[in-house]
Amino acid sequence: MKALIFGTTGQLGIELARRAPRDVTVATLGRDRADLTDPAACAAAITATDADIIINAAAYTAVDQAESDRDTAFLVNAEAPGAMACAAATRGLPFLHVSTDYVFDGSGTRPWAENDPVAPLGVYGESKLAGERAVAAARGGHVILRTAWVFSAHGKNFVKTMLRVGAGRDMLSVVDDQRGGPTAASDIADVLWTITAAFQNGKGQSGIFHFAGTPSVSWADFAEAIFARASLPKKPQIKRIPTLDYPTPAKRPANSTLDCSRIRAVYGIEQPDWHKSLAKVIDELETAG
Ligand SMILES: NC(=O)C1=CN([C@@H]2O[C@H](COP(=O)(O)OP(=O)(O)OC[C@H]3O[C@@H](n4cnc5c(N)ncnc54)[C@H](OP(=O)(O)O)[C@@H]3O)[C@@H](O)[C@H]2O)C=CC1
Ligand SMILES: Cc1cn([C@H]2C[C@H](O)[C@@H](COP(=O)(O)OP(=O)(O)O[C@H]3O[C@@H](C)C(=O)[C@@H](O)[C@H]3O)O2)c(=O)[nH]c1=O
Repeated sequence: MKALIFGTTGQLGIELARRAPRDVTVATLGRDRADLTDPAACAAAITATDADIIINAAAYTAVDQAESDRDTAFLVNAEAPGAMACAAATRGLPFLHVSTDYVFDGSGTRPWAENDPVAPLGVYGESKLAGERAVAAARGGHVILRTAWVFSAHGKNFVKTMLRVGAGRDMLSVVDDQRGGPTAASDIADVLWTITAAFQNGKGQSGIFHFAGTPSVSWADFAEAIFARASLPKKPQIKRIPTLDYPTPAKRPANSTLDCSRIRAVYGIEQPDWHKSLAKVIDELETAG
């Protein structure tokens, strides 16, 4: 069994390579060999591959920057995945794609189910939604895994930002009215490998699935948990602020919590407690120095 992974330098790409099962050979394509701003080239790589399954871990993830870089965000997050999914469908290869909680507008307090109405608040979410639709429209075997608030010891994420900007500070202001499920990239990688095995055994089911860590918390709660776990000589006090007091170019959903019951029913995948994964990530960061 061979898997072809796009996006090898990101949080998820790194964890996919690290956590690949023994019976899976991994082939990776980074930006140097498959640039998603060139959808046709990415599709051609799939047409030429000898892999049995395609995993797309590449994306334009700069939420604020996307507001002023719409064309690139749509090329990378929508057009390229669409072309790649079409090439995969033509070859009969399953296509595993990753999407986001930011396809929702964040209204209400109920966790979002897969078939709830989507209404992204910003360009990043719009482009990811267009990508979901393009992947589904290719009509091949596919999984669109919507996840949220991804963290790991690599790349750019909220955990690393907090440790960088909070170290040595007395006080750090963090928004308390956006809630979601922090999700470790390592846990997402494990889910994608479980789904890969299901497709390998002829038991893969196509569609959109939600997967996020539990419990759902605010960014301020998450920041407190990060500093509680970190071994810092001085830890900042978290000042809980409303989103209004932390203006950003892109609007973010207030309620980002995902209902993950479908993936449990279909694939037997449980929501991981993010506290455990956070502890491992902070240990990894502190060991690396
Ligand atoms: N980060 C998060 O909080 C969340 C992420 N997601 C989704 O999860 C998936 C994985 O995200 P994550 O691992 O955090 O992303 P990262 O930002 O950590 O990594 C993005 C990856 O995409 C690659 N990439 C970006 N642009 C291009 C391009 N033009 N051509 C080729 N490769 C490109 C990057 O390569 P390079 O290093 O060369 O830039 C990198 O390997 C994405 O689909 C994302 O939308 C969903 C919810 C939350
Ligand atoms: C750095 C910082 C951020 N914040 C706020 C801003 C924002 O509302 C919230 C999160 O900020 P970030 O910019 O780190 O996170 P953001 O880039 O919005 O994270 C998102 O990334 C994309 C890719 C996704 O798909 C989403 O699921 C989500 O994880 O925290 C503070 O309140 N205080 C701070 O010091």
